[in-house]
Amino acid sequence: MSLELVSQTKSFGGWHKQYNHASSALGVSMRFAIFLPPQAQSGEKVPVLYWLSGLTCTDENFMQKAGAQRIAAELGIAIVAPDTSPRGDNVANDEGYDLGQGAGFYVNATEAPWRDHYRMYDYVVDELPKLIEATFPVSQKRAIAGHSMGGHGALMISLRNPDRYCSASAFSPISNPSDCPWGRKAFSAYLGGDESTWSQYDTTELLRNSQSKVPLRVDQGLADTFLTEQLQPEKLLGAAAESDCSLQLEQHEGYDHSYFFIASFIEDQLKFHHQYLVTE
Ligand SMILES: N[C@@H](CCC(=O)N[C@@H](CSC=O)C(=O)NCC(=O)O)C(=O)O
Repeated sequence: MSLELVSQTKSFGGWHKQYNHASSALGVSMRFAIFLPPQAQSGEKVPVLYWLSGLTCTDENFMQKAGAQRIAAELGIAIVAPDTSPRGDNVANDEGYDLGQGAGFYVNATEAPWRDHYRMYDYVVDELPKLIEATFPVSQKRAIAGHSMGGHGALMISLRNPDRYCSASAFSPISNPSDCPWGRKAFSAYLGGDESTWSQYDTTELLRNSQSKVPLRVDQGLADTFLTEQLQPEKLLGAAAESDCSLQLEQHEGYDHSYFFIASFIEDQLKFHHQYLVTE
């Protein structure tokens, strides 16, 4: 597995780096970013948080706007941010910002033309961690977090893989993609018209029937213009009440859907993950 270094920038005593690599899951070249805290330079294996971004994002939005590096450096946590879909001239796309390139929804597509490359679930769950753990001084203590489409992806992936993650969190997740416009558009295209196949990728559906012990935290701004139509965090609370899962929902008056909101509470989310990442 060969990696091409694209950039490296010192930050808070650690390093922000971007790499390209050939992805076998996706069949294209993918770029990801990693922040390695100062503790990683002494050979110590540090725990790692995977960050899944939202619609229209690349590996750069979170790394440039969330301001996570200072606290990640202090806590000794590496952060890995993949792109949000396969990309390229030979990769299927759509005119809308909410489907195709930049909008992979972290599922394995079964429908043409998407199924040729859109296998973001396999990429995030299997291929990327394998690559990261074989290349960088990181331990197998993993957490997963994300925003909006990526917040949904993080919760969904943790519920499907409770043995792989110590904790999971989301900012403003699309809680029930089978029942909102963004999710229905994407799932119809990627997974087809048989809605019974959607529940395997729908956090609310998974949560309702889950016995996962992975602690979950959600931060939601109450001035988010997508709150009622697309996000619907009350669905998560309802589903968690029917299950054995621990879900902490933090609601924040006046905050919107943007990275200004994420930057305001990323410290709280990283400290939430840290308590589980450092437990034996
Ligand atoms: N019209 C907007 C819609 C896209 C948007 O709001 N994207 C969010 C994620 S939304 C859910 O997944 C985002 O993170 N944008 C990038 C950013 O840096 O803020 C648009 O076209 O941007």
